[in-house]
Amino acid sequence: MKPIGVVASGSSAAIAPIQVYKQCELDAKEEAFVVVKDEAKNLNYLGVLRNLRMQDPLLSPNLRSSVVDNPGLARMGREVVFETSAVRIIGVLREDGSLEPSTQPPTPRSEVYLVESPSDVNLKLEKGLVVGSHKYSGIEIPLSPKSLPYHIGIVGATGTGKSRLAIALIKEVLANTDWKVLVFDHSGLDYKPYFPDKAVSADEVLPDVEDIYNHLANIVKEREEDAYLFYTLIAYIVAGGDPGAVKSRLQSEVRQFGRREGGTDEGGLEGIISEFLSTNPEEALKHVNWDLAKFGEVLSSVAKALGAKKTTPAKYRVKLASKARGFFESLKRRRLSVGELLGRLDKERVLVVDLSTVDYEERASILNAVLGRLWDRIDETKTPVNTLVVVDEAHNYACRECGSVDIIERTAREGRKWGLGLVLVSQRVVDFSTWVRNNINTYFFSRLQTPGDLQNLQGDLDLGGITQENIALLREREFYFAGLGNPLRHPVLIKVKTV
Ligand SMILES: Nc1ncnc2c1ncn2[C@@H]1O[C@H](COP(=O)(O)OP(=O)(O)OP(=O)(O)O)[C@@H](O)[C@H]1O
Repeated sequence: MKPIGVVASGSSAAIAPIQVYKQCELDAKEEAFVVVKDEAKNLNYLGVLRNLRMQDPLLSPNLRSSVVDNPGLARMGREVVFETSAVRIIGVLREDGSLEPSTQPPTPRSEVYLVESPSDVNLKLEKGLVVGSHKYSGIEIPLSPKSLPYHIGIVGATGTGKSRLAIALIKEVLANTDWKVLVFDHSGLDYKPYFPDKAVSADEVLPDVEDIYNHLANIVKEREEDAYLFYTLIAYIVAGGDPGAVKSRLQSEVRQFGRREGGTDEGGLEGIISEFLSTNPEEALKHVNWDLAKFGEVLSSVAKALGAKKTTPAKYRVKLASKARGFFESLKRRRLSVGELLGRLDKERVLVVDLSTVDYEERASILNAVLGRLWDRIDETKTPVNTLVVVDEAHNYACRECGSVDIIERTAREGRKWGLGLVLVSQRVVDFSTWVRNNINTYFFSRLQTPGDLQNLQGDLDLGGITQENIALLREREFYFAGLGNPLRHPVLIKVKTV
């Protein structure tokens, strides 16, 4: 290892100020690993260089000096210029290559050596998932698989290499753990091409009844809890999309039980609901003939049965005809139930849901339905599912106002108990709900879209002196790796492996 400087006065167990040797100024780089050899204490400290500064004792930025007015003098006295830095101490290197926490300050005048290759320190880190290596030394920094259920954030401006990092992680998880990986690919461009035979298109996925209802209620926008629409949907599903069947059923039940108070046929509807509850909704949905005109007919029968004003079904039908046509057309094509989708995940271990084939609102409901079903499994079986859920462009799904935020928050809060981990990939962590952010324990972050994002990360993580300046210098594929999953327990700069 090459000596590059000495520890200066004022070191602590966490930070050692150093002065860099004159001839080594080109070798000392922000984020380089160094070893401080403290012969007085017989300890070797592993650390990282931060806060490199060039100093000139004769040229204070705040005092006028003769050097400024005399360029000849400035040229002559260059040897007084010197470089300083702060070594952020990661730990004390043991003989066997393991690290122990640093509890004593390195002795001033100890020499500092640059780590230029993995063999320089022979660091022994716990085995894990390798997505990249430390930028300058090439030392692999594996992510601990135990941190998967404690959730991971991958954050950076566009083009920094977030999705490639996520792909590197997915491949490592598949190769080195028994976990499954479910990916929600927002654009259909970032993940699907890497797993072409493990992809399903969101427009093949049959939403569940609640999602279909929510979507239609959103279109009609009458009232939040819209009884007409709700009963219509249930009746339509039970009758497989046959308006005649609904009508005769309502009438026959009226004949059987007599008209109820207020002259309605609600008794018939209750029978329909009971039948719905005794069927498997997922199976029933697969056999429905989705037709907007027929749905409108059922709506009229149901509204009449519920004693609605005559104008009500007409109003609904017009709204549905103008805005729900595309949705009904898409329902016709959808034959893959959420249960079958998860069955495929069980078999293949990795599944990419291409969300780009449906509109924005529906993307969140699909995520909701799939993740919700995983939670149903957990609630029923009370056993871990060991599944990593990767959400690309996650600010669209984990923001306070997002339709899927509740299920993501539940996963963020409770997933650790059941082996359900999130990887949220995003340009804007600032948009995540506070619950989500507070529960992400490992971060990879690169150049950020907004300065506010670094402040947010600072609130959740020990950034070890990393500043906006450091981040602004990062290039494509360069990420700081910080938090629980980092075996060094100190944020370090990695270069993501080629994907
Ligand atoms: N690990 C990598 N291996 C190879 N190329 C990479 C890697 N990371 C980034 N790149 C290059 O950088 C480009 C951008 O990477 P990527 O799509 O992962 O960025 P991103 O941060 O996800 O961008 P966006 O937010 O726009 O989706 C890639 O097309 C590729 O050329």
